[in-house]
Parts: sequence; C-alpha cells; structure tokens
Amino acid sequence: MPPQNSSAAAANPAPANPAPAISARGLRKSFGANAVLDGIDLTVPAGTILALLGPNGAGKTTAVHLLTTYLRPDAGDIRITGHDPAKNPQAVRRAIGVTGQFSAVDGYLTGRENLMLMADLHLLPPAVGRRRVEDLLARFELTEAADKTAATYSGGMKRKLDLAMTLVGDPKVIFLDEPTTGLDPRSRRVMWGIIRGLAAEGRTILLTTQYLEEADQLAHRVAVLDGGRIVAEGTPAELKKRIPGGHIELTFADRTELDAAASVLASIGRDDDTLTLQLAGDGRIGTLRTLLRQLDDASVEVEALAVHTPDLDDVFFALTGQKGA
Ligand SMILES: Nc1ncnc2c1ncn2[C@@H]1O[C@H](COP(=O)(O)OP(=O)(O)OP(=O)(O)O)[C@@H](O)[C@H]1O
Repeated sequence: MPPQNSSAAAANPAPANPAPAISARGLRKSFGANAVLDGIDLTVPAGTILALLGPNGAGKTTAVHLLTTYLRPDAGDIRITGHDPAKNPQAVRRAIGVTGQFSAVDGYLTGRENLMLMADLHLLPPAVGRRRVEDLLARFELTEAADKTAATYSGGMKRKLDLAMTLVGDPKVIFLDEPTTGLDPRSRRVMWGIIRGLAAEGRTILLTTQYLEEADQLAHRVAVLDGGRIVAEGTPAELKKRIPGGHIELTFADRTELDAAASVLASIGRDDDTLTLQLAGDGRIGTLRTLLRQLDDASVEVEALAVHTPDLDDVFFALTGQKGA
C-alpha cells in the first residue's frame, strides 16, 4: 500500500512549535509484580495527533488511564495542558475528553438523550446544551437516528455517538482508546475523517491502536510501545526509513521459469515452494520496465508481479520482532 500519511499530514499539517498539550516523563506503573510501564516519556504538541501503537497487553490502556487521572503512576511526571494531575486533577478533567474501549452509551436512551445527559453532567445552560447536542448530531450524521434508542444503532453509529458524547464538554485534549477496533472498513474510514477533523480544529489527540495502518493514516507522530517501553518514536515516514526498503516480488508458473529468471536477474531472495523471486527496488515505472524487458529478452514468462512498499507492519516487526495486528 502506498504511504498515505503524507496526504493526511498535508491536509492537516502540524502547527509550528506549539507548546505540548500532553507531556509525560518517566512514567512507571506496576500491577503487583507485573511492570506494565517501565519509564515511558511522551510529548504531544497542541493540535497534533500521536498514535500509541502496541500489541495486545503492551500497556496502552494503562498509559491512557495514567494520563487521564483514572490511575496514579508509581513514578513519573505528567502535565496535561500545563496541569499536574497529581495536584490538580479537576483542571485536567475539565481539559480532557476520554473515549475508552467500553462505551459510555446507554442503550436504553436515544442518541439525543445520551447527549443531553452529557450536557447536564457538564452543567451546560439548557439552551447551550441543546444547541451543542443538535450540532453534534448533525456533524456525526446522527440527526435522523437521534430519537431511536442507542441499542438499535450499528457498531459504527454507537462509536460515533460515544465520541460525540465526549465532545459535549468541548475538550481541548482527547484520548481515544482503540477508536476503531471492531469497526468495518467503511465505518473505520468515517471515524478517521472525524478524528482528522478534530485535530484540524486545533484539538490534541492521543489515540491508542493496534492497527498499523491507522497510525500511518492519522498520526503526526507514532510511539511504539513494547515490553513497557517506547521502543521507537517518530513520524510514520521516519519510522519507515528505519527498516529495509521495499522490494519487488515475481511469481512464476513453474520451476523452469523460476530458474530461468534467477539466472538473468539479480535477486535478493528466492522461495522454491511459492515459485517466487524477490528483487531489490521500488515500484518506479522505469525499474519495472527494465525488469520486464530483461525477462522478455530471456523469454521468461512471469505469472504475477507485486511491489512491496514498507509499511508500519514492517517497522513493528523490525523493532519488536513481533508481527503487528
Ligand atoms: N487493574 C489491573 N490490575 C492488574 N493488572 C492489570 C490491570 N490493568 C491492566 N493490567 C495488566 O497490564 C497489562 C497491560 O494492559 P493494558 O490494558 O494496559 O494493555 P493494552 O496495550 O491496552 O492492551 P489491549 O490492546 O489488549 O487493550 C496486561 O498484562 C494487563 O493484564
């Protein structure tokens, strides 16, 4: 898949030199003998999206709980929009919105009632609350379904309602714990559009994900969490640079063709079971044209050609030795 983050970043460029909205230094948290976070540092400039990427059980949710006053760290320093959660948890709670893996949506209430309940919890004056709720219903394309009980909503609609509920309080900093887990590809894309829109409004977003493509698509920066530590941090493009380049894979119909191709091409890998050859190079037309001409000259038939560009999956594998989601 071509790297698409460049387009996301171009549509939603990070502001120059903003003050960090989220910063954490030396965060540690253990549950009994289980050291889940072993000294992590995170900085998220205002108006940007950081993806905290890690496999199941890496400690992503624990990190979100520490940053959102839900849990206290064993050690470390946190500032959220300049406030210290240990000293001023109320100020932190006023600045943030959190959408967790467990939905806050009440299935017995309608979409509008769920949102109005949040407006009441935030003590918004009734007229302000009603306006904000109607704006959010419209923005999330839930107006038509607003009077149906949330239990009748699809997974994607519930997730949108959950995020809309988080936005009733107009938070400047938003934590999204695995915002698209379990959604179908279309709903996932809708959610990506919404998340990009929130950052374009100047909100700061920390999202956790097991999806490498999600981090690539959305995040200005990615922090890879593994074994209680941040094992890599950078833009998606920077992380991609840290792994071997792309390659071209040719598949042949039989062993004779494979042997013939191997004798004329400088391959970097060969698999006799799948009848494939790997060649260094990217998908540039000139490279492919030369390659096909060489095969033509040697009268070798190619059954299939695939161009592999490195993605975050490869980064994850290179950094942690594990396959991603
Ligand atoms: N309250 C708790 N008490 C004891 N152990 C906990 C608690 N919360 C989390 N853990 C443990 O901490 C580790 C990290 O869990 P966490 O939920 O933070 O990971 P995660 O990266 O969010 O994983 P997932 O993607 O599965 O949600 C796990 O081994 C988990 O069992």
